[in-house]
Amino acid sequence: MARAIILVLDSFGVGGAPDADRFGDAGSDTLGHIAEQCAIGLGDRQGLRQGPLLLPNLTSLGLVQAARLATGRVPAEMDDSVRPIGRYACANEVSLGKDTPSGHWEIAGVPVRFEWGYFPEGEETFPTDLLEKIYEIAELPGSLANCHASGTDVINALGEDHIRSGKPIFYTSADSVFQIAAHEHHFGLERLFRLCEAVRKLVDPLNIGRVIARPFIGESPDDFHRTGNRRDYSVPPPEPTLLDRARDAGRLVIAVGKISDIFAHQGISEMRKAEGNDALFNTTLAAMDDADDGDIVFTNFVDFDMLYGHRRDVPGYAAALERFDARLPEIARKLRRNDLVIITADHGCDPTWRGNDHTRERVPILCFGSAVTAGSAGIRETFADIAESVAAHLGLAPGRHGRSFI
Ligand SMILES: O=P(O)(O)O[C@H]1O[C@H](CO)[C@@H](O)[C@H]1O
Ligand SMILES: [Mn+2]
Ligand SMILES: [Mn+2]
Repeated sequence: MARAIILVLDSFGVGGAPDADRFGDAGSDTLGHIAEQCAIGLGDRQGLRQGPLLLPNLTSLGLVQAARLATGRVPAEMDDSVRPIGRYACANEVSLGKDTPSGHWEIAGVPVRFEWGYFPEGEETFPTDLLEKIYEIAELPGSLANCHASGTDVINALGEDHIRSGKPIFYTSADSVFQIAAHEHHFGLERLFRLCEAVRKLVDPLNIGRVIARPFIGESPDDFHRTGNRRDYSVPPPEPTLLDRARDAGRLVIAVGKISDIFAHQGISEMRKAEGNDALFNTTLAAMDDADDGDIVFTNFVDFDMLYGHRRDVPGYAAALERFDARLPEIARKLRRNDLVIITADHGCDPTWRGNDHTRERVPILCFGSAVTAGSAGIRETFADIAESVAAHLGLAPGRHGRSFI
């Protein structure tokens, strides 16, 4: 039994999704393309990192073999001669979308079989009647953007206009999201949260997955900066997840980072937020001290996706992976007998791909801990196998959608 620690490297795909062409993503490969770029010197950045991608700890857990399962190839300059000490696999996503809630809910045993609502690309993405209702309820003079955009670009372009006019910045992406950027001081953080709550209710009938508050600070494009006060207003998962099952069995579920938001706080005993991968890592270590036999620690490392994948920043992504890899022994040192650690991802976000959206990919599954038998668990048909493996490990009743691989 002991504990289960689930670490989601947000967007760390390993390529090879059989249905990638349905998304225009055939050939995308987050790990493979980062390794390829690093191998030819395009992952170098002065003062940050240089040379081939070096992930010795993830490699010892089976990352290279998991990537080979996914694509048939070894990522450039990575070492495939190491015999993994962990149990490794890659997994297909059966959820229809390649978004964060779909990926996390499927990891927690509940694939998303329905289509989300999306806002279309084009001149004006949000319907006029929806905008008018929002202006009326929230007493707003109007809004800015009203389009598909990259969050950092749209703040740079419209942030000053927002400060002057008091109109919040409304934008979306290929995900099922209504995002609202507003200045923490000029507009007000609490006011932004209240606005998002109101919009959440209004977009429920449109089946929109998340309304996201994107607070920022600064006075000009030179110093605009999004803060860690981002808040995601998700709809709840359509069925009880592994987290609900654990909670119902009296277990503690500690959600680190944006996990609690992603699950609309369902099945979570404790929410612990932190800003940035290093702080998330520290918070995870502290949560491991507090978790007892049978409990779950579940962390999302958002920087991979938010700071590097969407921003199409190969050196940044590579450096963040190397940093995570270097800190993995700190997790290993915290392990108690029979603990299970699972490292995985929720979708891809290939930093070499066109545009700035997620990419449909297989994800790696790397398991370690004294209860784990080393070797391949093959290509899994669904991320839900992760939930069922955790359930089996923690002595919880099996769920409806996946199969344990341990
Ligand atoms: O460009 P930013 O604001 O980071 O937005 C990204 O973050 C959203 C939610 O994770 C995604 O839908 C993606 O568009
Ligand atoms: Mn994600
Ligand atoms: Mn994302």
